[in-house]
Amino acid sequence: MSSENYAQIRKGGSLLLAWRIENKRVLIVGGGNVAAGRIVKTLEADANVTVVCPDDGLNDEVRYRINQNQVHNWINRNFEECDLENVDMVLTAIDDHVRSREIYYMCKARKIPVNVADVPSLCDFYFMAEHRDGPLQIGISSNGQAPKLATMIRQRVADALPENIGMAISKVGNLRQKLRDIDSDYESSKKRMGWMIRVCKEWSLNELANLDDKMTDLLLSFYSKDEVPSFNSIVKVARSTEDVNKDEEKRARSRIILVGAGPGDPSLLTIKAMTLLSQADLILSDRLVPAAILEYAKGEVRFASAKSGSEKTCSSDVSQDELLNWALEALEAGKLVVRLKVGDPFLFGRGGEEVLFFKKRGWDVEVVPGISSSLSAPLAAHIPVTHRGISDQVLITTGQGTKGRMPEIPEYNPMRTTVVLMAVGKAKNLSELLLDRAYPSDLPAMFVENGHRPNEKIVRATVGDLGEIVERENVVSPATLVIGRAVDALLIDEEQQG
Ligand SMILES: C[C@@]1(CC(=O)O)C2=NC(=C\c3[nH]c(c(CCC(=O)O)c3CC(=O)O)Cc3[nH]c(c(CC(=O)O)c3CCC(=O)O)/C=C3\N/C(=C\2)[C@@H](CCC(=O)O)[C@]3(C)CC(=O)O)/[C@H]1CCC(=O)O
Ligand SMILES: NC(=O)c1ccc[n+]([C@@H]2O[C@H](COP(=O)([O-])OP(=O)(O)OC[C@H]3O[C@@H](n4cnc5c(N)ncnc54)[C@H](O)[C@@H]3O)[C@@H](O)[C@H]2O)c1
Repeated sequence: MSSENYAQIRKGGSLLLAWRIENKRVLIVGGGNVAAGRIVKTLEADANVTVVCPDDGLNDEVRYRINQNQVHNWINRNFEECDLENVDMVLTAIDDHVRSREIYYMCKARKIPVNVADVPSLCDFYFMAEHRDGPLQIGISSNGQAPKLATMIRQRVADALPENIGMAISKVGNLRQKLRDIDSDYESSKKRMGWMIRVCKEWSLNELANLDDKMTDLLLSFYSKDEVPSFNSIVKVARSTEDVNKDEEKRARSRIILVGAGPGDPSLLTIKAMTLLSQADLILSDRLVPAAILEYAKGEVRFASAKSGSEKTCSSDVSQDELLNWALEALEAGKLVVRLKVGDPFLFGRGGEEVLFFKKRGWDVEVVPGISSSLSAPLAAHIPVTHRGISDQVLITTGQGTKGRMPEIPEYNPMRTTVVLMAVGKAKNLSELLLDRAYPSDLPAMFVENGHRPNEKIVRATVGDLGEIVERENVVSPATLVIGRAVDALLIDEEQQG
């Protein structure tokens, strides 16, 4: 065997070890500067530390550590031999050489390892100049030759280290522990070590320092195949699942709900509508919804921009698109969106179109009913839309069909109440249409303008004079028109009672 294959033996050193003294009883004799340094070093090694030193000998730092109960035990007097009972290690740091030596021999007699700060030749072990960063411990020893130089070298080494080296070591420690949990077989030792060595060599310190729990688990999933993927590939997978989780979190709050605001009186809102109004991040409201209702909104309220009044027949569609796109953006951003509509969302509210719009884009729409003015406006005018012997059916229609066409209205039936929404603009045409369908010219009718609002106005008419009444009485929208014998149903009852 050739000698150059093996390290030369360089005599005269001391054995460098990381001595585990957790919970070991360490006695420190003295309370000055050197003792203060010993206290720190032994406490950082989780030892059970006793200091023996009279009160007047304590320096500020030692006194502080005693007062903070960092030191487990303080004996307030000079050292006595009995202090060596049940002690695992002794460190003397006193300015009394004679006593130091005596203590040394007492320790020898009891086979207690001892460091005598002022007499290197009496030390079983020397302290080192230390650098610590998390689990990293670097000790510099000049083996008693030049402690100050050891201190200076310690500083240079520390300055030369990569910034997050301590973190990298912690992360590798965690990885090794988890690896042993996965594969604890004694026989797997070679495979485990080989894989760990590759991880440490193939990943940079920075990459190791940036391992989080999720990435650690991902990395470990390659162990069974004995593969070490690159840091970047692990980051990519970890990020994408993170994004999926974030998306899911966002989606969990993302909701779009079509809410009916009812006729305009806040007390006629459903409890559900009120609750949703207060919870929503964004409320997209029709202009017609009164401020008294919007007061319940805590989130941002936006309105469909008022009809532009341009010649385009679909000018209102432009604002509708804008509104729906706001809703989509808010949903993507994880918001709870309420689309607030007067009356009931599905009764001439274009609610169905909006449901389809969102469905096509992957969002299910909840719908909260509202009280429609087709049913509440007659009530405001004391008209029962059905009444035994007078009306057993109700027709709800619009006065303005799509693109300005008049609605299809069936032949007159005396037992039917006809309710016309958006009836003001085409009142004259409506009158002609109804007469054409054999509605009697003197059949009673009632305009209910702004029903259930503070500015409610109720105007009587007949089928024959709808157009003139609108002009003469200045009836304006929003107004509901109720036609049929039911209009007078309660009047007749009152007269009968009288
Ligand atoms: C590394 C460190 C660890 C620690 O103590 O924790 C440590 N001394 C440190 C500092 C330091 N000590 C001294 C000075 C003043 C300058 C100078 O004299 O050089 C400075 C510098 C300063 O204070 O800046 C004076 C001194 N030290 C010893 C004697 C007795 C003698 O030599 O006879 C005297 C003379 C007393 C006198 O003349 O009266 C003895 C020892 N000091 C040792 C360790 C062991 C050898 C380690 C090695 O050689 O590497 C050893 C043998 C026994 C032991 O103590 O374990 C710590 C750095 C802490 C840090 O910064 O990390
Ligand atoms: N190892 C080293 O790194 C190093 C560094 C500097 C000094 N020294 C040597 O270490 C000794 C201590 O240095 P220091 O700076 O801490 O001195 P210091 O004067 O600050 O402290 C001496 C302490 O010893 C206490 N003391 C004295 N006799 C005692 C006894 N019988 N029982 C209990 N406590 C007693 C005093 O009350 C005082 O608290 C000195 O002899 C010094 O030469 C060693």
